[in-house]
Amino acid sequence: MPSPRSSRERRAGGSSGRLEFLSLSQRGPAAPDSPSRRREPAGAAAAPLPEEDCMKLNPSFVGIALSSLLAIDLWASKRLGVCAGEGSAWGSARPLMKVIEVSGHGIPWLLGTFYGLCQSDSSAAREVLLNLLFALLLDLVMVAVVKGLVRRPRPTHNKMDMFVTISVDKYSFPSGHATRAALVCRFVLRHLVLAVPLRVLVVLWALIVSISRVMLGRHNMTDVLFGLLLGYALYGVVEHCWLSPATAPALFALWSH
Ligand SMILES: CC(C)=CCC/C(C)=C/CC/C(C)=C/COP(=O)(O)O
Repeated sequence: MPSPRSSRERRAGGSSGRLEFLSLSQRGPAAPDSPSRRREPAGAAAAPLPEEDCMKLNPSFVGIALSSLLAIDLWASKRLGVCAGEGSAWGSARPLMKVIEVSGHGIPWLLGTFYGLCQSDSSAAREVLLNLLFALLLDLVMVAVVKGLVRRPRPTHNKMDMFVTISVDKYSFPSGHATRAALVCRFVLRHLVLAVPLRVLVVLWALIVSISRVMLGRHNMTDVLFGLLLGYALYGVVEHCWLSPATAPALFALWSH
């Protein structure tokens, strides 16, 4: 690669024998025969380079740490995507993973909760199920907002053959299944009286739904981790805004038989 010499010196046809230095903070014009310079039409003023052609020379420590984390995330998520296709290492487990996927999908949870609400014959059940419905809707809205803001594309190895999706589901951050799994898990553990083995099963279900998102190739690990945190935090919001016959009498009047 030719050394970056000044254009005047090149026009003069040779080196003055003096060393030249290009500091990072005072970037001079690109070397005349560098790829970026070659793209400029003759006589044109130096136009800003397209973003993909620019290299940040002094990224901050946080920038480097974040880029490294994202690189590790992409690499590890791709390696863990062992059910991403029929031909993948664990491709034969893909149908089972897709059943797990449906178990954490919004539609069965919304329909199931609504059905339970219509069938409930105690005021305690109605209160819990109404709040679960509110939690599930809040979760859908929050995930849609964050996905729409962040717009992180799904991993390239994902096959988009998911059971009913909405427009923002082309994005992957955060995982809607992971938020729902964490939210429902906290909600059920808090508001359903269950024997210990069932409580353990609920936690296991939430973990398996979350891990299956990466194994199916639907998500990177950071999508799922953030989804779990968001779902966990959303439960706090639901508890804070808890709907009861005292706080929302009109809503409860709708469901009283
Ligand atoms: C009432 C209403 C708008 C229901 C929509 C239910 C629905 C289609 C939810 C989408 C669930 C879904 C596919 C989430 C994506 O999960 P990821 O884990 O892949 O982010």
